[in-house]
Amino acid sequence: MNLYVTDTIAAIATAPGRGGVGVIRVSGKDIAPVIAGLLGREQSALKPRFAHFAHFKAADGSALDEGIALFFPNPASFTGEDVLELQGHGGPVVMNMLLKRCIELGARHAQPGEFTKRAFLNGKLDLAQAEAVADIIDAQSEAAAKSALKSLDGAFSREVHTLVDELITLRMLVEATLDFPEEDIDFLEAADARGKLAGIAAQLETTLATATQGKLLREGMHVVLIGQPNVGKSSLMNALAGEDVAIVTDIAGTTRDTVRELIQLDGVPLHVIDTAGLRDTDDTVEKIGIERTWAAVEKADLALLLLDSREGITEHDRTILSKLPTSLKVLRVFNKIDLTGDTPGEVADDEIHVSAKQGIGLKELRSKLLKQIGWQGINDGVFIARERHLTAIRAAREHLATADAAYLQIEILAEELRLAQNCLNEITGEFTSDDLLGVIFSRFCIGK
Ligand SMILES: Nc1nc2c(c(=O)[nH]1)N(C=O)[C@@H](CNc1ccc(C(=O)N[C@@H](CCC(=O)O)C(=O)O)cc1)CN2
Ligand SMILES: Nc1nc2c(ncn2[C@@H]2O[C@H](COP(=O)(O)OP(=O)(O)OP(=O)(O)O)[C@@H](O)[C@H]2O)c(=O)[nH]1
Ligand SMILES: [Mg+2]
Repeated sequence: MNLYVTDTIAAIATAPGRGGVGVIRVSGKDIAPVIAGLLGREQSALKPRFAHFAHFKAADGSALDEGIALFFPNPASFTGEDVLELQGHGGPVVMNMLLKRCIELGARHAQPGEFTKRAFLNGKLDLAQAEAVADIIDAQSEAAAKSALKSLDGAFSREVHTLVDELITLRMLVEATLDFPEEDIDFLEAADARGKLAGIAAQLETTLATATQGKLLREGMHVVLIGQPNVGKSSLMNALAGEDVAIVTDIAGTTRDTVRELIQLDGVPLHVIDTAGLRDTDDTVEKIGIERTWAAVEKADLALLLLDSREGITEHDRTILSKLPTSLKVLRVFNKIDLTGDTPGEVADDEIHVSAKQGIGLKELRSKLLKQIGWQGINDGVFIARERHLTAIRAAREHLATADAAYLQIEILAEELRLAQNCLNEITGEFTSDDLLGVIFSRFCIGK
């Protein structure tokens, strides 16, 4: 059981630094002393959810700032507790004076994510929704922000609940059979238990597919550009970034250190890494650069192997290919087609012909790249998701598969269905540990 404390917490809710208006948020079981001390009014004198113009007062009665005070009595607030908001002038000195005054009046500094954690513990949000709050704030693209809002509005949680409800119905059937063994298999057959199980499994696949898209939007992918020296890796990096982020010369071995750039494609954040060309060398610096290339390859989700169209795939390229981890996806990019007169044309899914220098075939490259990382371009309806959610869905899938395989062994069937449900409940936080909550909320910013 959670030892859930409801002492009064306070934090600056707006971003640090200067701003037109700054917001202090106070939440707790009893915020009357803060209201009395700062506003010189009784809590009952504040009309709920109404903007009150007020002077915010220091201990000696002098004014610290003037602004708007808002009182949200529990349970109708973001946290579900009594909440006081002070909207003052958005300078760091004023904001810190106001926060200090709240502490003086008995509040303590809120920990990162503590307001949202309270909203979760008070049942205002489930865990997937609480995570979406952070994801909206951290969103790097409009598509990511919109899909985070979908999760906050409960789109993901509703899908999970539908699955859980269907699982519960099925479990009731199975457990009934356990209680009355004489009815046994015929009973399950009559209720089409196996069909129901297959239906849930199919629905789970759909949810997994959408959640996978949501995770892509949130976390993006690591794409590494590799190949022999001079094939045009840095040129392609610059073309994709739309600016000169990497040095390009006709000298083989130009790039030494890895160069990283965040590129948005269709709202999907791609961490693109340009690397030192791969070759045998005695140059000390270049050698270290090549070590870094391999380190980047280890962490990548997709490699673009750049090739010179005039040469095709050489012996050297085959050696590079053979050294890549077998699990790594590789897109072969034949560059410099302006010199061969090739056209981008129709080729295999893992192959593309471009000219980084002339900007030929880049549109095709972008869409192939997205396809390779599994982006289906269905922005609408995608809710944001995290690896934690995908892991839970995959684990539930495993349990359903085991349940199906053990269909006639009713005790195993019952147990696997129960475990599948637990996995799904972890997503919305109905089944969770304090450790997990600690990990999730500690990654929030303070004041959220
Ligand atoms: N000033 C301010 N703006 C903000 C927030 C905030 O806390 N304060 N938010 C903080 O993230 C976001 C909005 N989220 C909020 C969520 C719920 C409630 C709230 O009062 N809920 C009540 C009443 C709902 C209703 O009237 O329909 C409730 O749930 O009972 C307020 C803000 C963004 N903007
Ligand atoms: N004609 C033509 N030249 C290109 C193209 N792409 C790159 N180049 C030229 O090829 C040379 C090498 O380009 P880079 O982008 O520096 O190659 P790199 O693979 O990064 O090379 P290293 O950093 O040395 O490994 C430069 O002179 C580029 O201008 C292309 O599509 N067409
Ligand atoms: Mg280079």
